[in-house]
Amino acid sequence: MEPIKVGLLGMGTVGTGVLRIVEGHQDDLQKQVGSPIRIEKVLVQNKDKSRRYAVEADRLTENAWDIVNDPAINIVVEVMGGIEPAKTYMLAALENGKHIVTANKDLMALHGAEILAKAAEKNCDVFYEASVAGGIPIIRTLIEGFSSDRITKIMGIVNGTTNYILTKMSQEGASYADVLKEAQDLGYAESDPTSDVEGLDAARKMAILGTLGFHTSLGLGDVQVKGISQVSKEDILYGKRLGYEVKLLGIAERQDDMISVGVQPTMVKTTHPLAAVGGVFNAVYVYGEAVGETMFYGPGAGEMPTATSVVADLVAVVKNLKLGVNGRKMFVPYKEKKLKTAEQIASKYFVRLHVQDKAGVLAKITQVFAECDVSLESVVQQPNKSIAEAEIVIVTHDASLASMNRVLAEFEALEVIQTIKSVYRVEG
Ligand SMILES: NC(=O)C1=CN([C@@H]2O[C@H](COP(=O)(O)OP(=O)(O)OC[C@H]3O[C@@H](n4cnc5c(N)ncnc54)[C@H](OP(=O)(O)O)[C@@H]3O)[C@@H](O)[C@H]2O)C=CC1
Ligand SMILES: N[C@@H](CC=O)C(=O)O
Repeated sequence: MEPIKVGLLGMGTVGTGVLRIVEGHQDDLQKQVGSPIRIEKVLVQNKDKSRRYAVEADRLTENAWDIVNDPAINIVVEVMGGIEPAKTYMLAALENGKHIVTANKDLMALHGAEILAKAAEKNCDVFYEASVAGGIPIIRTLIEGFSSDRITKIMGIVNGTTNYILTKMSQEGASYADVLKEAQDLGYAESDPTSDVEGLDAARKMAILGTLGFHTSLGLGDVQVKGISQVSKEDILYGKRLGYEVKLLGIAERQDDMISVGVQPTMVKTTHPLAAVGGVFNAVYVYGEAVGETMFYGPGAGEMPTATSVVADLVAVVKNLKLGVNGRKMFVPYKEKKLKTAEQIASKYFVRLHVQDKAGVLAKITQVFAECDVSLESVVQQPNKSIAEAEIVIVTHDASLASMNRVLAEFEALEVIQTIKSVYRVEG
């Protein structure tokens, strides 16, 4: 039986897993799709590098065009990462009529529309399940499982590296730098981990989820982003005392046709299911008007979980090939993008301040909140010996982002406040 021939761009963490699954599960895959799937050629930067999985030397290449221009190759799996040269290779492969499977959220969030337009022109499939939340099949779930509903909220812990770091800081008191190194060694982090810790990786994933969930075209520029590099052990401890876990949370919301998407460290109430998502695990909470609350949970990064999603996409392409239905549009954005203003984005906030330790300070601070139309749920004030100041921790009721920004601007000018130590969104 003629095999379906696949070209693999990249043999790092994910690419190695793809080889292991395609070759290790060959028998099952063949029974599902009706022909063998063979990884014909593998692109790497350096053929001489030692590898964790043995591949014959003649299957390795350092020249992507050996794959992209090979007429025998039906499907290109892109797991090399980055924007260029991956984008050039993908567009050229589509031009040559090859189907694409990719785990590249950077590329799909930034240039997805262009890539999908080229795929439509050439009647080719482009599947990208692994680009969001690693082993959780959330993209197919949003496109197919929720097609009958109207989604109003998507909340996601969608970056494994930062969740791993925050969990270790919270549970073991570990230091940020040590745990980041561990996450890198485990293959969870991006080649430049700045995009993990500064929230960009999660923002790209939320742009993809928001696009699919709200049927509009959201880009990275539409996502408000803040990473975890400023999260301190003190914040985590204060959170715990008040019944919260700190999580890097992506939140995409829709009210009528107005949308907001943001990624920020968030105090999540410990009773909310997202608070219990630890380590490299990811979870995506989806609220649909008809279905109500749903949540999808699983490993968000790492070799085998991510490769599971990549190979599932590969199987989907091959099934389409057998049926002759490649290039079917899986998703068409049909709603005009309308983004909420800062006046329309509302949430509760946690604010921690270092203030002068003298009478009347609390009254001045609560007055600022009142003047900016922000009401308070709780206020805790305590002397702090280590800083010779007092510490005030406030949790607000729902307030608009614009009002909170006014509060913070007033605080900058208030002489009784020494430092605004931290501000978090609060969920749950
Ligand atoms: N790691 C994870 O858990 C997850 C990763 N992803 C995404 O999957 C993709 C791959 O990630 P990952 O496997 O971790 O990345 P790695 O850095 O581990 O692997 C990248 C691979 O691509 C090859 N490569 C990179 N650039 C080039 C180039 N210019 N020319 C030829 N070969 C190149 C490298 O070659 P060589 O081996 O010779 O260096 C390596 O084999 C990324 O888009 C990432 O965002 C998605 C979900 C989870
Ligand atoms: N660096 C990413 C990898 C998967 O997308 C993460 O940590 O989630």
